[in-house]
Amino acid sequence: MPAHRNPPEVDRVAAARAAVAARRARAAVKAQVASGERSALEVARAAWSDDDLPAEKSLRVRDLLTSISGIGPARAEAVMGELRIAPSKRLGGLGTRQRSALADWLAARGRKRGASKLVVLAGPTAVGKGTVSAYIREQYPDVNLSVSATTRKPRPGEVDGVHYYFVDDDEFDRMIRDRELLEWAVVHNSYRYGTPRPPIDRALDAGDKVMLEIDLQGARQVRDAMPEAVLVFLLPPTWEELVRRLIGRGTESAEEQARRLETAKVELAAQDEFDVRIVNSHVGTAAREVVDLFTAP
Ligand SMILES: Nc1ncnc2c1ncn2[C@@H]1O[C@H](COP(=O)(O)OP(=O)(O)OP(=O)(O)O)[C@@H](O)[C@H]1O
Ligand SMILES: Nc1nc2c(ncn2[C@@H]2O[C@H](COP(=O)(O)O)[C@@H](O)[C@H]2O)c(=O)[nH]1
Repeated sequence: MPAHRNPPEVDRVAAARAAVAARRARAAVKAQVASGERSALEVARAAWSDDDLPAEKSLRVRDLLTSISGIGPARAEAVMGELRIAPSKRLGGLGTRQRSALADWLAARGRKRGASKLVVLAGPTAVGKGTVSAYIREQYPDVNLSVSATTRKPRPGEVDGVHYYFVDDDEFDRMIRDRELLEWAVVHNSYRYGTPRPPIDRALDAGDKVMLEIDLQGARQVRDAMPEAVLVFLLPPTWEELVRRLIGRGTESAEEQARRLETAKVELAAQDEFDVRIVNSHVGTAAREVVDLFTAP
């Protein structure tokens, strides 16, 4: 008997141990998806990143799909056929087209089910977006509200870095040039507003919930840039109530109110572009309905 194992046997044992460890790591990733701790899209994106994530990269697409609640082996097979992905493929082995087809499919499924870590709240002027957002800021501190940059001046009581980052035109130009904004738009034909991207990426990477309260033009840009976002359109109970809220707020001149109401008609006509519609009859109820989207099944 040799005093030590011969090298091939040592290799075999080490390889077997490594294979068991890898299987366990993949099972842990599948369990995270099954429990909703991570979305399948997050796992796929991680697998396609440059990071050293062997479990995600070696996870079979079929196993990722069947970890999603409601998808069994037959459905997974059908989806892979639809996306032209071979049954044995692992996430890390997908080509560019297959990656984008799978990402689009996962994002569309998440949107349809109204579940995402990124929720965009939009709607016509004076419907109550700011009021509902403020309520969420107070009552649901685990939701990260994005702080936009704007070229408009602060109103009384507004705090720089809390309500907005109040910047001048040169700084806004720089942010656009340096690609720091996820989206931006000129709102109500007056000032520019934009969503700084780095804090959103950081929060989403940490698995946190993020909400943007932005106008319709911005919501469309976010949908294109981040298809996993759930887009919510906040509606007034009636047109008359919207007018009442705008006039009652008393922050715009009669001329500005008329201009905003014209824009509101166009915006209301676009509500079908959104994933979810919520009527803001009662602030607390509307806020709850928005926050529930982060945990929708
Ligand atoms: N559910 C509600 N019931 C009654 N009044 C409401 C409700 N929600 C908001 N309001 C009131 O409607 C007015 C407009 O609300 P808010 O300023 O939040 O609208 P907004 O959508 O953010 O407007 P804008 O896009 O013009 O900034 C405010 O006076 C607010 O107090
Ligand atoms: N496209 C974006 N729109 C934004 C952003 N932040 C706010 N807004 C929208 O602007 C109007 C006016 O806001 P106000 O505070 O001046 O009354 C409102 O409809 C917001 O939804 C943004 O980053 N991008």
